Amino acid sequence: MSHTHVAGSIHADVASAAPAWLRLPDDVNTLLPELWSKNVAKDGNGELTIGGLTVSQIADEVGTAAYVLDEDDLRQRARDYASAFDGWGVYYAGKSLLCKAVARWVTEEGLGLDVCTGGELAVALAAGVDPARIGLHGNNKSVEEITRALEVGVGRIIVDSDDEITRLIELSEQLDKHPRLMVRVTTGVEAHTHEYISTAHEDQKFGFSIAGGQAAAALRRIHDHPRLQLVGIHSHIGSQIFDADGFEVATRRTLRLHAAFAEETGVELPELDLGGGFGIAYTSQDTPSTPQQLAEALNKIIAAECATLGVAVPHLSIEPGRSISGPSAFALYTVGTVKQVLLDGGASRLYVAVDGGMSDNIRTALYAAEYSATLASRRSDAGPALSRVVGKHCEGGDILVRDEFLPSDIRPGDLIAVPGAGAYSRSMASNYNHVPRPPMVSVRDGRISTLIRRESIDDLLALDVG
Ligand SMILES: Cc1ncc(COP(=O)(O)O)c(C=O)c1O
Ligand SMILES: N[C@@H](CCCC[NH3+])C(=O)O
Repeated sequence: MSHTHVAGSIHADVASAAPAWLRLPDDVNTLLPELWSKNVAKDGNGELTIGGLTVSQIADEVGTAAYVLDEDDLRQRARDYASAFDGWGVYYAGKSLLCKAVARWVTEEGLGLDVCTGGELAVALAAGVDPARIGLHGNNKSVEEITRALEVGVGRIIVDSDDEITRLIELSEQLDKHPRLMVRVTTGVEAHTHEYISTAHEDQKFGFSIAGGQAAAALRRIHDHPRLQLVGIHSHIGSQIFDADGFEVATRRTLRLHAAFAEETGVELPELDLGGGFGIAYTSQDTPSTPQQLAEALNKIIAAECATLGVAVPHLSIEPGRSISGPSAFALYTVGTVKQVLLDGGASRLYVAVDGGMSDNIRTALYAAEYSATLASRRSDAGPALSRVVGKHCEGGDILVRDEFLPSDIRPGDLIAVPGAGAYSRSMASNYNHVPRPPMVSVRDGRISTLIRRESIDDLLALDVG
């Protein structure tokens, strides 16, 4: 590829350098509704709106870059899970996006909360979430984190190692507690997702292996200890998964362990958690299932497997994160510079640089994740140009949207919106290059609320005490 900057018009064959899955749009102004939250639309001027506000109004009030969250949409997704998984426990995975307001909303909609560090636990408690509805994860929980969880009485701790069991025994004795524990198992499933977000194959850090016998030994160790209450097995196979096969295999292997434990001890464990990981649509190539479809599929597998094994169906739970928070927010950026770069074969690509980047969304750089984008502040009559939305960081891999067709007249000052920014964007944001992290604002019925304020240079300087 040549990186020569050329002036002049876009090459006639605009799609030649595009990946095969990317559709050349008939109209670059059109939104694909499945990528956006329910209250997002384009108005008569072609401007993106959310809950009755235009993105220009939002940018005027809170600036860019910003994450813009549709409260009504997030609540609706939480409710959809609660009703589709009727009779199950649904724990929202706070790692995908956590702040006090979101913790309040999901619990108001009937969900529990999954946290995986002392920091996430502190946010949940600050939001007033009942500790009994909180589950604590983590493959390396510190003494302080376990102590806090025991003191406040979290509803369940998901145990990940033998060292942690030892720590739990010591701390429960010191604090005179009887914690409710689940054992995180590794089912050996190769989930069809990026290697870094797949968590149930053997060669990774999470859980106790079923195949290796460590899971059965951990169950037995907890069961045999008078201080510890063993409530069940926990399996989580990975994230951004579309294929039900992985869940099916993991569920079978987990239930076989559950039945073998019952056979050995005479105790049928009361609970079973199948984790999260349900995929969402970031681009037109993604085809997520609805909570209803997921619930039907999982209920069917579990009923059949429990009948075969001769055990009662335990109380079931799941931990969806991305599929609740992800589609509910878009990231809003202002275009700063546009470059047309000539590629091999005469095609070209527009490099559209915005006032954010890998510090507010690392997923593209980290997992080669695909995203979509739209020109948000106006309609354009120009044709589509193969574009790459990049950030302002000192890094060639600072890419937000690798491939998208944007109008060829895109220019500095335009606003761009990137859907699917609710999950693992703010929660994985950094201060690389001392870029302050953007605010998370929510919109509901024409009103903007700031949930997490914009970081300032003063915030960053305040940490620099040397
Ligand atoms: C144990 C556990 N539960 C739930 C989740 C949430 O996953 P997702 O956001 O993909 O639904 C994760 C993250 O992958 C996880 O590690
Ligand atoms: N952070 C990941 C998912 C891993 C979730 C935690 N187990 C992502 O952005 O897709």
